[in-house]
Amino acid sequence: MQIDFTKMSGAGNDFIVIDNRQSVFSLTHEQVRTMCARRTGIGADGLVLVETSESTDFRMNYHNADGYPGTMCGNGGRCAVWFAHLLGIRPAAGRYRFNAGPGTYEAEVTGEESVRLHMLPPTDFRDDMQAGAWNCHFVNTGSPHAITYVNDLDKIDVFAEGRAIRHREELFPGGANVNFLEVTAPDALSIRTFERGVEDETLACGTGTVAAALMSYRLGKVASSPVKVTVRSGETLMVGFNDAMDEIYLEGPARVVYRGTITL
Ligand SMILES: N[C@@H](CCC[C@H](N)C(=O)O)C(=O)O
Repeated sequence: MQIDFTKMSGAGNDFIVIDNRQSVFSLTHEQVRTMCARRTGIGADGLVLVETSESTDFRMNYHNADGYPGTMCGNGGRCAVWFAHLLGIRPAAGRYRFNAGPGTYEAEVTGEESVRLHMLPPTDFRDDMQAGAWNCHFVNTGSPHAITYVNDLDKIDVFAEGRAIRHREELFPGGANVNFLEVTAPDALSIRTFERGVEDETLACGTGTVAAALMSYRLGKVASSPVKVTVRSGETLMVGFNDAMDEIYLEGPARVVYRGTITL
C-alpha cells in the first residue's frame, strides 16, 4: 500500500499528516508505530488523519507515536488546520471547525504557516500531588497533564524524571504527560514535556503548553494573558484566555517540512 503524506512541525512537535477524506486508509497499530519510528520509519511524535465529517469541515483522527489513539493534540490540531487550508477544504475561509475525539474545535489561519486554535475549557484542576520528590499539579486540557515548577529547566533529566511521574497511575489513572516549567517573566514561561504515547521528551506539546499557562495563572505565577511559552525547540507558543477560562487559544507555527510517499 502506497501512502502520500506530509511531514509537519507544530513548533517542533512533529507529525505525519495524511489526507484520508476518501477513507482509503485504516491503519493498524503496528503500521502507525512503523511510520512514526525515528530510525526506521518516517519519524514523528504522532500521526494525523484528516477525514470527512458530516457536521464540521473535517475530522482529525490522531494517534501517538506508540500507535495507539491519543487524546487531544493541540499542535497536531494546528497542523491539521494548515494542512486543510493547503488542501483548499474551505478556500479563502481562513476559519475552520473540526472534530477531534469527542470535541468540536474552531481555529483560524493567522498568517503563512500560523494557526490559532481555540481550546475547550480545562477540567480537573488538582494541586500538591507528591510524585516521589516532585510536587505536582494536574489539569486536563484535552489531554491529561502533570505540572511541576523548577528553577533551572536545562538541568532536569526530563526523560528519567518525566517517565517516572508519567507512570504514577495511583495519581494519574491512565498516565499523564509531564511538564516541567520555569517562570521567566510575569507573562512568560519555559517548558519541557515528557509526552505520554511518545514515551520521550518532545520539542513541544500544545495541550501541555495550554495546561502550563492556565495552571500558572491560576496559581498566580503569571499575571496576565496572553502568556508566551518557550518550548524545547526554542520556538514560542502563545496562550490567551479570559479569567473564566472558557475562552482559550493556542497560537503558533504549523509548518510543512516535506512531502513524501511511503509503502507499507
Ligand atoms: N503533543 C500533543 C499531545 C498529544 C497527546 C498526548 N501525547 C497524550 O497522549 O495525552 C499536543 O500537542 O497536545
